[in-house]
Amino acid sequence: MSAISTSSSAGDAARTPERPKRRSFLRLLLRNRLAGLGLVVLAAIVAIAILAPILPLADPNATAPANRLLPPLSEGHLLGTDELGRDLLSRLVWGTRLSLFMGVAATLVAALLGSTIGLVAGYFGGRLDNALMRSIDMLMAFPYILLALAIVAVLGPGLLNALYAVAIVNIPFFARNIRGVTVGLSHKDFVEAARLSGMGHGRILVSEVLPNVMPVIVITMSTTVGWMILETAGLSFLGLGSQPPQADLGSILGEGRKVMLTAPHVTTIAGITIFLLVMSINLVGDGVRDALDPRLSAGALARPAPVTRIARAKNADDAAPPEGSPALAVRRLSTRFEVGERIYRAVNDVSFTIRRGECLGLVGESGSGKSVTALSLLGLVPSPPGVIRAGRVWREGEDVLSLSREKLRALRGGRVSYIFQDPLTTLHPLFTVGDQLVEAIRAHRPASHAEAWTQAVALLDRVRIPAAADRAEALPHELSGGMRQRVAIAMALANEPDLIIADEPTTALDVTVQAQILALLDELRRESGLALLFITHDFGVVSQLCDRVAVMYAGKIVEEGPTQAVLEAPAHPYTRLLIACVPILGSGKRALDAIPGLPPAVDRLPDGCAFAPRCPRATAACKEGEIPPVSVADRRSARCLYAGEVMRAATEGSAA
Ligand SMILES: Nc1ncnc2c1ncn2[C@@H]1O[C@H](COP(=O)(O)OP(=O)(O)OP(=O)(O)O)[C@@H](O)[C@H]1O
Repeated sequence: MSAISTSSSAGDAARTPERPKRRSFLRLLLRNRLAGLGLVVLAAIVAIAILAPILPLADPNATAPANRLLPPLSEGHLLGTDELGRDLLSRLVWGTRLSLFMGVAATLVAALLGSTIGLVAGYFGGRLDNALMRSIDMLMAFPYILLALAIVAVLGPGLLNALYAVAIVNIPFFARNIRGVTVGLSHKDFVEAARLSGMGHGRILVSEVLPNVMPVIVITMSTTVGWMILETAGLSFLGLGSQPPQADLGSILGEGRKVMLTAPHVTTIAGITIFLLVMSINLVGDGVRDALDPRLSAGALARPAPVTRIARAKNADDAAPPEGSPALAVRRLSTRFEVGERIYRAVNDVSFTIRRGECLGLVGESGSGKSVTALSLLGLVPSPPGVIRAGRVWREGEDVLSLSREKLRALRGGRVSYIFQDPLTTLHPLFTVGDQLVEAIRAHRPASHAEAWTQAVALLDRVRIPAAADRAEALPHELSGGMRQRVAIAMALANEPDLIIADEPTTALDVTVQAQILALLDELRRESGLALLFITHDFGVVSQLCDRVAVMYAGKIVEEGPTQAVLEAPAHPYTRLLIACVPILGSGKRALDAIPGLPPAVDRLPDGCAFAPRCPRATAACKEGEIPPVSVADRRSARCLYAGEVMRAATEGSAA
């Protein structure tokens, strides 16, 4: 057990064998074409604004009454002049520079103050949170532009005062956003751990909370800077921001308003510049928001399809249905995660059969591909990035993976049902367990609510929940872990399935409850003759419950056979080592054999046997070419060149 559980960290290591090559921020940003366009426009505007002092431009404030209101393309004045004869191009470039500076500066001030308030309120909570947030609510009670006007009226017109006003009215925006995120973070385990390690609040805020909040701050900044440029331009337009002769885009627009009918080019050009600037900033801001989402960089933000994408090779040699109509027959199933250029071969050429009334245990270290196998059976692996690249899943002479979406939906939770590890995450927290059972029943058969409720209570009774009628009224959090798992089993039984797929249903439970749940599953299986695919990493559970066992390693089944025979004489060195790590109660003190090394990363599987680098028996031959499963006894197979020898050695060892 110890090595199996310690190997979970090994499995995790397998998931991130080396730092995955994340797609660069710029590439992610440019995936959004509009953001790319915005970036080009913005880069051009910013470059011109920065280079304004060295560009061959006329003095933006030099008046020339003789040249007033010249139209665009006049000699020496590409965009014409304003009513005082000042060069419009020069004023626009300098005005854009000022507007950009104002917008960015106001954003920084608002972000700094607002984020600090949000962090402090969210982290400390209680009265401080209340006091800070109520003050923020008071700020928000006024229309923002009126508030900005009031602030400028108090402070007096001027560029700096307009900047303060715009920054102040935007503080609530940051404070509320950041507070919300901080409240969620401040009770996370890593923050509690930092507290327990004796770190002070200031350090926790800076080193633990802030880095997690930073992307939200950046996203909020990128989406508000355009808005702040507009607000400062608005104040200048009203004559409360920049004061003559200095001009920003808002004041150029304001000045142009007076001559709008005689010289419309002044306002038009200033308006277009504001539009281009704010629009490009907003487009880039949206792109930044998407690109900063870590799920996007892992390719997972796309909404998964209701069925796993299936892209199987034609002419595959697995097309014949199995003989004897087993409850489930999986043939050469391969499921991959295709994330950009990386291909994770999570399930690789997996075949097994479950007869009616039989229980097959699927065992393996964390990351070996058990859950992906289980989810692939009914096309539940999220796509993208999951793709079924090969194989068939036979049930009653039909290839499940070729079924229409409607038929597949009817099968899920109907004739084939799932039980997952943690019912707290699968049960809806806001509905009573009875209502959830009713929903499960009515999703598959027509029944009135009252009928379905009676059946729900009967199901709870069947899974030995005491006072089932009362318990049906309980919300999931009002039940113990064992009870919740019984509810999940009741739900799986709701539509009289012939196959239940149970993915580590007892891992989160203590041993006594685990034993009760296993006994219950066994009893139900024998009562109703349903087949069971039981996923676990615990050989103890397998020996208690399963007729047969399949051992997975790096996406492949390396050994399969009757449980007793496999436990007594494993034919694959991996199975032998896995069994050797299980502590035996009452067997006295003995050193547990941990399996040396780590499982390989499934996106870089070695040639030959994936276990060879960790295998004490491996030879050069094991590292070359595909190793097919070989039959080692009746309904027993192993993917090992030395399966026969390993089995003989195990038999002799146990006889000795
Ligand atoms: N979305 C994904 N993108 C890339 N790889 C993935 C994804 N989901 C799973 N994998 C990989 O698929 C492999 C199999 O995962 P799976 O969850 O089936 O393992 P498991 O044996 O069920 O482990 P555990 O016992 O911890 O649940 C792992 O190496 C995992 O890293």
